[in-house]
Amino acid sequence: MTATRIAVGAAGEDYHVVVGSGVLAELPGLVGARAEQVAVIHPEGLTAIVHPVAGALKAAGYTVHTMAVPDGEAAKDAAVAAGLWARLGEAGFTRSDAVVGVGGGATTDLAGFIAATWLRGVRGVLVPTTLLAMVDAAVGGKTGINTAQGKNLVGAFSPPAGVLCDLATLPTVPTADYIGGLAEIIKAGFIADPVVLDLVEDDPAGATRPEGRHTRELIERAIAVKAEVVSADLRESHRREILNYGHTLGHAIERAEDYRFRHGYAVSIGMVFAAELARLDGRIGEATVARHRSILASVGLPTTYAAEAWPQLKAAMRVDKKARGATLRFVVLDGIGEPAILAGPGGGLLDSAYAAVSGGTPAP
Ligand SMILES: NC(=O)c1ccc[n+]([C@@H]2O[C@H](COP(=O)([O-])OP(=O)(O)OC[C@H]3O[C@@H](n4cnc5c(N)ncnc54)[C@H](O)[C@@H]3O)[C@@H](O)[C@H]2O)c1
Ligand SMILES: O=C(O)C(=O)C[C@@H](O)[C@H](O)[C@H](O)COP(=O)(O)O
Ligand SMILES: [Zn+2]
Repeated sequence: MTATRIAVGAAGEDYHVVVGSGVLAELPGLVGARAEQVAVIHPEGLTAIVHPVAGALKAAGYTVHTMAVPDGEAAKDAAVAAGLWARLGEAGFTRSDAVVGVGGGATTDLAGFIAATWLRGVRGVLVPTTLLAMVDAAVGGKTGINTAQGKNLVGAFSPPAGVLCDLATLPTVPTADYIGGLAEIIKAGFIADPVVLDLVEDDPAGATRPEGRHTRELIERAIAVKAEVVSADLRESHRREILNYGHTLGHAIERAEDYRFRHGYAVSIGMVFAAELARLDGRIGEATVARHRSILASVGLPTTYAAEAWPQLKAAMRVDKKARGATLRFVVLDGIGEPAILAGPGGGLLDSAYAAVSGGTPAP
C-alpha cells in the first residue's frame, strides 16, 4: 500500500507526516546531509524496532548514538533530560547534528524537547510507534516534560523536520496502550471530523486493533485534523486550544495518579466531563453527552472517576495552560465539530459536571 503524506505548515518550516508500512526507509533522507552524528532516543524495551533504525542510519554513514530512556511517562522528567544533554555534550553534538525520537508519545515528547533545547535547537525527526503518538503526540511540535506540579509544564513549541508513522510497528503495541490512542482519535472526531465517530461506531471492536477495517482511515483523518489545526496556530494562541478537549480534567487525573494512569484514559474521562459542562451550560443536549459515553465505552475507555478525588482535581486544574490568571478555561462543544471556549464556569457548574462523571456527589 502506498504511503500517505500529510503536510503540516509550521511557520515557514513545513514538514510531512508520512503514514504507511515500511516508511522507516525514509529516515536517513530526513535526517539530512548536514548531520554527522545522530542521537536515537528510545524507550529501554523497544530494541526490536530501534536496532534496524539505528542500523539503517549507520549504513547511511552517520555516527549513531542510541540513547535508552525509561519506559513511558517516566521519561518525561527533568533528570532524564539532563542525562541526555550530558550525553550530547560528551559526544560533541553540534547544530548540524540531529536527534531522532523513536517510541510512544512520552518518548517523542521528550526527544522533541531535547531537539528543541540542545544548542537552542537542532534537527529533530520523530518516529512514533504507538497509535497515540502517530495521531497526536508526534505531530504539531508540542514538546515537553512533566514536573511535580503538573503535566507538560516545561517545554517548547518546536516542529520536527518530519514524522514517520510506520504502521508495521503497531501490532506489538499493548492493547491497553492502543486503546489509549483511540481517545485522541475520538477527540478529533468530536472537535472537527464527525466521520471519525461514524467509523468507530461502525466497528468498535475493529477500532481497537491495528488490522481493523477502518484503522488506516481513522489514523489519517486524526492526523489531518491535527495538521490543519497546528498549521493554523502553531503556538496555541487561538484555534489550537481545541486539541485540548478533555485535557483540563484529564491532566489533573494524570497528576493525581502520579502519571501512572494512561494519558488517553484520562482524556476520555475529561471529555465526558467537558460534555457534561457543555450540557449544563445549555450548549449541547443529553444525546450528545450520551454519544460521548457510548463511543468511549464501546472501545474500552473509562468514562467515570472517583467522587472523592474532586478537591484534588480542582486544585490541579489551576495549572492548566489554558487558564488565564484565576480563570479556568475549558474547551467545550456547541455541537459535534463545533468547539468553543467556556471561560470561568462557576463552582456550581463544575461540581455538577463532576458529579455526573463520578456518579455521586463529589466532596466539596
Ligand atoms: N505533544 C503532543 O502534542 C501530545 C499529544 C498527545 C499526547 N502526548 C503525550 O503522549 C504521551 C502518551 O503517549 P503513548 O500513549 O504513546 O504512551 P507511551 O509513550 O507511554 O507508550 C506506551 C507504551 O508502549 C510502549 N511502546 C511504544 N511503541 C511500542 C511498540 N511499537 N510496540 C510495543 N510497545 C510499544 C512504550 O514503551 C510504553 O510502554 C503522554 O505523555 C502525553 O502527554 C503528547
Ligand atoms: O497538540 C495540542 O495542542 C494538544 O493539546 C494535543 C493534546 O492531545 C496533547 O496531550 C498535548 O500534549 C497537551 O498539551 P498541553 O499544552 O495541555 O500540555
Ligand atoms: Zn492528549
